[in-house]
Amino acid sequence: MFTVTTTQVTLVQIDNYGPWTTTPEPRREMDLQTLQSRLFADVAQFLGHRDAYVFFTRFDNMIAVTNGVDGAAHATLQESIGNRYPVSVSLGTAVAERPVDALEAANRRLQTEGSAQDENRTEVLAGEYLSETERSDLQVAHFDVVNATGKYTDRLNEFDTFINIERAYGSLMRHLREAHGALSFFVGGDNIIAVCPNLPESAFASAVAHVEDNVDIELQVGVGRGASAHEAGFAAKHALEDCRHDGTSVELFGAPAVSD
Ligand SMILES: Nc1nc2c(ncn2[C@@H]2O[C@H](COP(=O)(O)OP(=O)(O)OP(=O)(O)O)[C@@H](O)[C@H]2O)c(=O)[nH]1
Repeated sequence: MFTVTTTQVTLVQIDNYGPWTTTPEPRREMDLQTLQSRLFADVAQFLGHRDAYVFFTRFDNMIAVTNGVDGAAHATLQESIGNRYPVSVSLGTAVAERPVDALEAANRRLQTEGSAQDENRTEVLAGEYLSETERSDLQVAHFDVVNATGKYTDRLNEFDTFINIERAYGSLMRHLREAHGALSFFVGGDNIIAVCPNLPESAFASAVAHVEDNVDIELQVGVGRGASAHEAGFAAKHALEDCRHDGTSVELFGAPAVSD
């Protein structure tokens, strides 16, 4: 049983995208949205087939959790995007116990090569990748709002529902980032996926209590462990089903988290 979690994070950054969006004149917004969402879908499909996760974040920058995906696969992804899109991407990868530390190091690999808006800094492929022997588990938490349909979707207009969900997300993402170096991502509906270091059950109970105190929105969370984002995330989804079934706010599934 692994007690230390290790997260391999890849930053996907569109090269020199800002200037491209306005050259030779501003491009139609829905064309940019189409490009961004298709690029996200392609990256998600490529990495998803390799049991990794990617989150769209700001679309021009996406954050991926790539435990088990090696340098050759990253090179293939980069080449394939460059062949098929009017833009290219740079990929920075790093490994750390806390996801935010892995992201910092991954980000730095691109930042030291030049600006995101430097036309000469394109297709950087820089990284360290976990080898087979170095691999350990990672921890993923899948949060959702308790009865979002009854409290919000079926009662409020969609925009006011969205405000409530975003308030919960904002409160949770900041708390987990500051308290634990975890990275949380809104993934649609009322769902938030957090990539975490090795945290005990009490940390998740505190996070749920923090959001309730802070913005008066009730969350439940399933936590999973696994060798890949998919494995950990899938265990988390099963644990979340246990919350729904048992009416609990935190459930751990698979490998136990560290004791309190
Ligand atoms: N990304 C993602 N979205 C989901 C998932 N499950 C549900 N959703 C989204 O969340 C919305 C609300 O679904 P639920 O969370 O099941 O509904 P709820 O009313 O909050 O019910 P409980 O979660 O049982 O309290 C759905 O419309 C989907 O958009 C999931 O596993 N992943």
